[in-house]
Amino acid sequence: MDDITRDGNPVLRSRAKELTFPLSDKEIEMGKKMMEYLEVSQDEKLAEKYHLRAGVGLAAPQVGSPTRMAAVLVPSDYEEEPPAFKEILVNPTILSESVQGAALGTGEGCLSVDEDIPGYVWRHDRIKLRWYDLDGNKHISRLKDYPAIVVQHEFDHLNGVLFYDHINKDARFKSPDGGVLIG
Ligand SMILES: O=CN(O)CCNC(=O)c1cccc(Cl)c1Cl
Ligand code: NI
Repeated sequence: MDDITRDGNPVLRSRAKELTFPLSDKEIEMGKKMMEYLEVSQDEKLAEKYHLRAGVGLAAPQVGSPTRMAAVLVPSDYEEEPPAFKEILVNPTILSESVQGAALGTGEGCLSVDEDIPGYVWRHDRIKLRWYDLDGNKHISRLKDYPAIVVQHEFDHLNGVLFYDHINKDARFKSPDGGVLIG
């Protein structure tokens, strides 16, 4: 992942295009490379060695491809446990979402946004997601809390939305009634 597209590049503000199956070798390679980036970025030694910012998700527009694909690698609370959610999502669709809101207590960051932007990014605490894997198999995933937040962050990238679009500039750390803070 030599270069990540930065805020200001129109590809980050446009609607990414659906992929058609079978995926090309290039598209499959891109998906695997995006997941590989996340794995390396979460390995302290390797991230240090390659000067990578850690990421728990990465969307194709961030690597310059305006297509509806994203890699998600959400670690569990304990590193010896398997990841909470690890998938390469193709043509994801949010089928339903909870009224209840959730936000990460630490706020959010984005590889495409260089500056830190403080504030809670209120999202849905639970989502039901339909997505396809690289082979074209259909999946339905019910996600909650951290994994749900990360998937919504990536889903936003496919629709030209960046995390700070959701921040209430007049009340950055206000909680809506019933919203839960994660982490
Ligand atoms: O779109 C993906 N990125 O920009 C990679 C860098 N950001 C993160 O890993 C990240 C950090 C905090 C909260 C969320 Cl939800 C995410 Cl996703
Ligand atoms: Ni991002």
